[in-house]
Amino acid sequence: MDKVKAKKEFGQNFLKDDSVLNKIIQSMPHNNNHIVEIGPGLGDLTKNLVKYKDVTAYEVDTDLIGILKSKFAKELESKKFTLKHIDVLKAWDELNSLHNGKYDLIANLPYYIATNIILRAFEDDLCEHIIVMVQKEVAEKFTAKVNDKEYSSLGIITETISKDSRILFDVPPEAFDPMPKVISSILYIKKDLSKKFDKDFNKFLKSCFVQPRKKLSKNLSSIVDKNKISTIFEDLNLNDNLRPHEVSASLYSQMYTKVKDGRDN
Ligand SMILES: C[S@@+](CC[C@H](N)C(=O)[O-])C[C@H]1O[C@@H](n2cnc3c(N)ncnc32)[C@H](O)[C@@H]1O
Repeated sequence: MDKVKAKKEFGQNFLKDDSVLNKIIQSMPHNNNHIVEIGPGLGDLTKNLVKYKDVTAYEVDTDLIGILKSKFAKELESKKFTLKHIDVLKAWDELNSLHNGKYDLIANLPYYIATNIILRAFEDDLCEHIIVMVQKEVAEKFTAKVNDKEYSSLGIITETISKDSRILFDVPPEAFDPMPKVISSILYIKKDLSKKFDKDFNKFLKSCFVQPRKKLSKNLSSIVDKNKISTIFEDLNLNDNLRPHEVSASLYSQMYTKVKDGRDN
């Protein structure tokens, strides 16, 4: 085994359980998309991915780059594997997309930036599927539906821009070395590429949930005029006592359109 000390600051928990690795591979979509992996680490998932498809991986840790280069010398030479030594969030700032054609993101994500990475993947028009290992609570937020305890802006954004979103299965801490303190889940999202991620809609939703237990109309009053809120609630037949988690994703979209219309006029 490689003598590498896992670095906490890079969220390094290496996946060592072959049955989990196999289940991730089995969940790969059957299409011709390229694969992008974020954080190949010691290459255990990468090794399985390159058997099936061409892979581009983004790794920030300099110490791992040498190991990956020697492990995948043949695949790098044949261009089945491309390795980018960069912080993936910087790569996204510089390039807008992590690949120059349609791709699926498959990764065991560094948990400290997992939510941010998934939102960036939503913005990336060339990313079609997202199959990622994240903390269970994070996966629950992205897949939560109206009235669920975990329902928030993340679940609404996901529902708005995807055709399908599910937790595929949970993964216990023992599957990793070192073991994380939390249970993990594999999150599956199939984006609807005809829909665009709207950053302003995301900001609007965050304001709606700023105090999750308060009335939605109260939360909205920090960004929308009170009379306007009353008109919107009347138009959409909404009760003034509604709490943020009681409103469906499609109603939030309609509400946002009405708020925007008011501003454009
Ligand atoms: C949870 S580990 C997964 C490692 C490996 N894929 C596995 O399954 O065993 C997260 C990986 O992401 C890398 N990483 C952390 N922050 C990153 C960033 N900002 N950009 C790219 N890679 C990052 C870490 O160095 C580490 O290799």
